[in-house]
Amino acid sequence: MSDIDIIKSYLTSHPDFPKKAGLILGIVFLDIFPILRNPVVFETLITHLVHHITSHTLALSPIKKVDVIVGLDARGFLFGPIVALRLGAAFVPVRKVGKLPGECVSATYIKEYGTDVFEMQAGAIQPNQNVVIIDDLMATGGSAKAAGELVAKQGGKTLEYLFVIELLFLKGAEKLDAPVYSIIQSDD
Ligand SMILES: O=P(O)(O)OC[C@H]1O[C@H](OP(=O)(O)OP(=O)(O)O)[C@H](O)[C@@H]1O
Ligand SMILES: Nc1ncnc2[nH]cnc12
Repeated sequence: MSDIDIIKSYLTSHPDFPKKAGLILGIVFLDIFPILRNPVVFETLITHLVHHITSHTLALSPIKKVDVIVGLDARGFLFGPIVALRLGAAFVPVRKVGKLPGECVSATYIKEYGTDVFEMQAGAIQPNQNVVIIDDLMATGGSAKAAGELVAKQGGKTLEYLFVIELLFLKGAEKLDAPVYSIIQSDD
């Protein structure tokens, strides 16, 4: 079994969570937490993400180092800080509004099941720093797009968006201003 097949086999799928089917289709929720319950599989996932950045993201560009990993509230916090530590990069959180102290920059976004506001602490990213944005899943791409806007507002350069899962049918990647890499793609 490949690393990707192992990671995929630990995902679980939950129809009608957090919304039941109504006039519009219910959400099929893909749960990444079973991956974290198995340390070998969790390690496989982290190693895969780090290897992708060092062997693809950086290898294909003149840029030699990622300065900042940005992780999205809340499930991006499960992977982002570990990847940042392994790369010797900073970790910067994007949080839902009202959770971060001090001056913040903000961006409003629409996601698969509602709207929200994201914030990042002002000065957390320095102009021209190279950034990789990480989250567990991309659905509509609204959250990732807002995170990219916050990086851009601070003068950072987003090299790539990384996800464990991408819901391809929602075409989120089309909203984003940098390449997307996802370990697992779902078509339904
Ligand atoms: O591509 P989008 O349509 O924007 O949706 C993807 C986002 O939705 C989920 O987070 P959610 O907002 O449910 O928050 P949580 O991580 O706190 O559960 C997921 O973890 C992504 O961050
Ligand atoms: N279908 C889905 N499964 C898990 N997390 C999500 N976030 C947005 N859509 C999701």
